[in-house]
Amino acid sequence: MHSKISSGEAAVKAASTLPIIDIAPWVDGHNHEGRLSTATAIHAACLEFGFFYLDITSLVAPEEPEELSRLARDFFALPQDEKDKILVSNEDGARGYQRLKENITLGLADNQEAVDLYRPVENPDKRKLLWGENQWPSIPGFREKYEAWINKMKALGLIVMHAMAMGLGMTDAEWEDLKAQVDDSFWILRIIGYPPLPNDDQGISCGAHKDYGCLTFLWADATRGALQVFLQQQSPVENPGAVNGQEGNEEGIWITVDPIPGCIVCNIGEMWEVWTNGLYKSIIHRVIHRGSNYRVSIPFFFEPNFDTKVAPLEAARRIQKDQSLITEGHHTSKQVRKTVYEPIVYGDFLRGKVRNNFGYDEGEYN
Ligand SMILES: O=C(O)CCC(=O)C(=O)O
Ligand SMILES: [Fe+2]
Repeated sequence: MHSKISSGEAAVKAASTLPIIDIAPWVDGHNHEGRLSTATAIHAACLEFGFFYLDITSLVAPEEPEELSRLARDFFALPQDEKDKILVSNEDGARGYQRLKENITLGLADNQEAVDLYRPVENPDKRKLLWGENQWPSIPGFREKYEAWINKMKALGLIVMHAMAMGLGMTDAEWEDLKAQVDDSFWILRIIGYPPLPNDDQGISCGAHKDYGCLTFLWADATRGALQVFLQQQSPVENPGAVNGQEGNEEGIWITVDPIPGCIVCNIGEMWEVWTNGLYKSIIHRVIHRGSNYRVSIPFFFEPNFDTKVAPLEAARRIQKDQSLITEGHHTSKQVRKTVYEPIVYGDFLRGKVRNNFGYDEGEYN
């Protein structure tokens, strides 16, 4: 069972399930208590899991993403040469369609095809990685419906960022500073199609990874058992699906994160790990889709502005200092303060990741 966290209710911890956080108390009426309850629930979920469900029924009608899924299926069902008309190689190496197994994670081809859309840029130049123009499928209504979704997800990004700022105890001035780092988000929308893996296949639909940026809002169709999240455990656990060495020697279990009607799955990316100096961890996840259906998922990545220099936030450092004083005493508090994450310019980091994903050599798309 999932623990429902909403206005006035305490966060309930469950060993192998993720909390459901309702965004409604934040959106409705702007009252401080409602907002604080959402903010507190998100803070707790980020400390504990780095992954949670967001109930967005107050913002989005359930038919909306269903319609996006239908449009995506119409596109993926086209003959290969039709889909190839918008290949990423026509453009900046990142925007457009990628064939099955074109995307690589940990050296293995992902059993998926996808369309990637990014924030449009001024003065596009397709010789520069990420700096070209979006290529839209020519399915009627596609662009209009997806643009409406992108606008909603951008607005949701700022809402969740604001709630997280409150959850971290940031002052208004600190929030304004953080907001200025994300108010022109270099967002990415991926539309992913997953044919099932053959039953005897050792392959993977999407290899184990952390998301790069800030917040991921994942809508996925009703397929169960596909998305898996790695939860670290304090002690070894009996589990046949336990980590296989790909992610180092951490102990933990993979839990499946199945879709819940009216909710999207939200997880935090590596930039939040830097902002919070490791207080929040970005969690490894993967997709293994067997079964018989063609799965569609639509993650929206709400990212920092391209030129943002992401560095640990004072508010997170205050919490870490307090925690170490309470739990470990002064000696450890000095140690904690020494280990500060290095700042990262988001756009540079993203280019490195995308280069790696497609296996581009130095010199390609500079
Ligand atoms: O398809 C999914 O459920 C997750 C995809 C994912 O993790 C990603 O694209 O980063
Ligand atoms: Fe991901």
